[in-house]
Amino acid sequence: MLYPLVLFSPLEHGVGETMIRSTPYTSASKPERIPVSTPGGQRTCEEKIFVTVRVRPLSRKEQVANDQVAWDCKDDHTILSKKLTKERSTAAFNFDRVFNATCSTQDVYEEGAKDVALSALTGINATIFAYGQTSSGKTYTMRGITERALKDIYDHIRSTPERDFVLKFSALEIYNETVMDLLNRKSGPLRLLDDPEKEKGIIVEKLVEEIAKDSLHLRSLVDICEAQRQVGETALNNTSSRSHQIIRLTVESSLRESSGHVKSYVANLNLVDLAGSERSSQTIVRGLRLKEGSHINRSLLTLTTVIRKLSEGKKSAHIPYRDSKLTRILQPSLGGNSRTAIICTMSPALSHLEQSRNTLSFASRAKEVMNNARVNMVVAEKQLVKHLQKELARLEAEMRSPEPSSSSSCLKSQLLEKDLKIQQMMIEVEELKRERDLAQCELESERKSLKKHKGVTLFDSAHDVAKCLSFSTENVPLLVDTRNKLANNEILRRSVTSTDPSMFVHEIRKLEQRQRQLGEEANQALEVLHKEVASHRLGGQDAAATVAKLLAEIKDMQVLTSTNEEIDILENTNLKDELTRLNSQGSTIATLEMKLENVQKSIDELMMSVPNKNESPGSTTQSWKKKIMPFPLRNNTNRTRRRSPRSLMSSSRKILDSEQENKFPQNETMLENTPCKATPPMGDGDGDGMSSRENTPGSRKPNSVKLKKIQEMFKNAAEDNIRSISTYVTDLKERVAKLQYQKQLLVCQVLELEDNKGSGYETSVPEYCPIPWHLVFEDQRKQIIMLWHLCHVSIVHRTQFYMLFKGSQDDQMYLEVELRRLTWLEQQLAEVGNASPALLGDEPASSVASCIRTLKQEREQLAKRVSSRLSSEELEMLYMKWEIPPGGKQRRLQLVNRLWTDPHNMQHIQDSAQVVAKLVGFCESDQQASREMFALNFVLPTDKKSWMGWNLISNLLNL
Ligand SMILES: Nc1ncnc2c1ncn2[C@@H]1O[C@H](COP(=O)(O)OP(=O)(O)OP(=O)(O)O)[C@@H](O)[C@H]1O
Repeated sequence: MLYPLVLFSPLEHGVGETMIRSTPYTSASKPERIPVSTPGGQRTCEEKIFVTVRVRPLSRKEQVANDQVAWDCKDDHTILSKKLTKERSTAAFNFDRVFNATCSTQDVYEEGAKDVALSALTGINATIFAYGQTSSGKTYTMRGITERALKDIYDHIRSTPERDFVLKFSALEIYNETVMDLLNRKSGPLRLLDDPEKEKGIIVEKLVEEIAKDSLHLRSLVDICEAQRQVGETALNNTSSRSHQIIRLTVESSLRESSGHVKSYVANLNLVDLAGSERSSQTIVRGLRLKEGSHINRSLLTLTTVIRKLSEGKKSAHIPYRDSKLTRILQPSLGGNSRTAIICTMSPALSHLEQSRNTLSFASRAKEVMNNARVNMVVAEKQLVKHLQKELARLEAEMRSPEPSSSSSCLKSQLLEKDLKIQQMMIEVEELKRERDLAQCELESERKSLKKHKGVTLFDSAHDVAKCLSFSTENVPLLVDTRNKLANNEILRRSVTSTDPSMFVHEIRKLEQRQRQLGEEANQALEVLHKEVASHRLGGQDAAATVAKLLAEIKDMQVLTSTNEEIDILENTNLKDELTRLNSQGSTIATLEMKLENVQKSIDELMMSVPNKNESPGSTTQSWKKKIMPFPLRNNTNRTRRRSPRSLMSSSRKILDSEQENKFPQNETMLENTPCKATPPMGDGDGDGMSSRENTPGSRKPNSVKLKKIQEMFKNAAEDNIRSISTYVTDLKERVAKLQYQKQLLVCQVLELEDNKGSGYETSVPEYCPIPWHLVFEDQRKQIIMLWHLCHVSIVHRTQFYMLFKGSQDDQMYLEVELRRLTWLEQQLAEVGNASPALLGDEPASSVASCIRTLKQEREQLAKRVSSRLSSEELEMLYMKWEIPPGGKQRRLQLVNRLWTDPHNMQHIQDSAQVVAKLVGFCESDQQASREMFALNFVLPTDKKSWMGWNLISNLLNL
């Protein structure tokens, strides 16, 4: 269902052109925009459709057939056909951007789609679609664009906490001129309705709209659509899209202004993957494929006509939007209230020259089409009315049941208060961490300044100071020179200051004090946080007690009154509120975890950059050490790694102690008064540039040794501190993990309460006790099923696992391991998906792609077994149950393709497992052996195939 939306002139609301133009991102090329006034006085932005062309590389088939490359991308904007045959003209085509075969999907997204896609975040409708002949790369391109656009949208939301965002996801396909819901195929063909208020364009009746909870959920929705879409094999493409797919993301965002008014924007982002135009002579199709092809071609013809008419710019001309469902739905994107980008894909092959030419002339027309994008703002008053209506309903409910609601509101306010406190604590912890990072930075800069001058400056200064230490009248000019250097060079001054014991000690003391303070503050904050969580747990029990009390009261009231519906709603609200609160708390903890992870990373980097004692003898650091620290470094191997923040500066203390023992001379003044004594050799005889006079034995040895000791100790102190900080961060992480765990316990308690209530059991005040295994099992199994789905794990593996582990106490370890490994795999796949194309080749998520491919192969293998493993009656029953239309081609494959596609539906999972078990001949009687096989399989994967149960499948299917 679409949202209620009122369109406003951006200028009327003070947003104006700047608002329209100020999308948060930039791209190399941007559509040209012209602000205009409409007759009605509204300000809109006229803008041409942004048209780009992407040429894919020659496919393997084309290469095998010795096809030639017929197109030349002259530059970033021009493409022309090569003069391969004499009758062909070589007219050039110009576009906003031409991507040649070497360009990556990332390039296409950055320069051809990103700017338009992210308009949706500022209330401007946006549409991106791929157009081109079959097998030209539309799906390949749109998959990458969709993935990147959704990621960027989520990143933007995360970095804009001052606005509230709601993302709604819906998806449909137009197959044989019938509109189907990709999130709910069962709803059958959907009707298109005109919006009576003419504000929302076309309404697709009963189209399911899911609110995206997080990026993971969004990805799973996209996966569901991909699995549900009609795909078939043709001569040109093994996985040809047989329908037009439209994924729609509705972005609602609101900002409460200081005046109290809420300003809300609503916009749609349409991501459209069209079916490809095809020539029956080329695709050699018959039957169903022919019928599909003719529907595809007809709707694309209407699209071409609409584009042609719009490009002619005759305002009065009739535009045949209504001639196809595709153009009806896309009407606002074609000459309407939207920013639109079209990516035209084409094969470079000579055999497709004519089709590619048609694509380019469509693209040339499309770039003449003007759109009128506006900022879509929802009227604040409407929201206010809604809010007041809600408030009224709540008050009415309260009046009908005064007592329970008053206790519930009291409970709510208590919970709210605690939430606020926790949030405050989190902020404080953040602040402490920031301060600690600052201290760490200071250490780092100290270290850097030491390192920077280790080869030249520091050595020179140390050298100079060393010379001064072995005082002689000859050294006076040198001393003066050193002083001048110190005065003129700030960094040098720091280096030398660090050799001044009193200053050095002072610096260390300051740092030590600061760090101790920070450690204590962080500890205190965490303890308070701990207490808060503990009291929350108690609060959870209080909540349970209150709910129990409410239930009892409700029961009493049931006797008195016949209508208790409002009270039920109230209870549900209590529990749901509690759940939402816990979940939001979970996400705050997750954010904390992420931040800690970042701190850990920087510390690791810091550790890496600290000069290593084991560096090769030829390295600069080593030679520096030879010059500055000729004596062996203190052995640190026995130092304990885990320390409390209080002991962060213990090694600095050693320096202080040694300062007490050695009683260093006080800088130059003191040095000038030191009698000249013979000095032993400074270095280890490796030619450190010292003159024989400097190497004469005398009193310089103790001084230079002290100097070196200070350097060494300072360095050790820095290393120790970094290590200690690292340990401290690890501690923090452990504590956060504990908090997470406690939160999960609370969630389970609340869920249990809700379950009990739903099943009509008496609710008693629960004791604080471990979660029952059957609940943990259900929860873990659901997570595993979702992760299988997201990671495209083999369905035979899923079936085996599902059938073997049904919730006995012994299953615990297996579930735990499966969950951990799937979580790891999911992270890996997500990271691969986010990695730069340079690392991965052009494919946006090559590992994901290979998983999907492998899964597809597995399904094909299973489809071959359908006839032999299932009786014809069973098969017919399944066709009916899984709604496989009679007379369709490849019904067995269609059936297998539907298995394990709905991770949220446990009945579907159960049915799928049973069918796959029959197909592979899984025998439950030999459970122990199978479990053992699983245990063997738990060895950490060396390659992804074997991990995903491929070895099992290979055995089962004899692949
Ligand atoms: N830029 C590209 N680089 C490498 N391979 C590509 C590229 N574009 C497409 N391909 C490959 O070409 C084949 C066909 O691509 P795809 O299925 O995306 O075409 P399509 O235009 O969507 O076809 P249809 O209209 O039949 O659905 C796929 O195997 C895909 O991996």
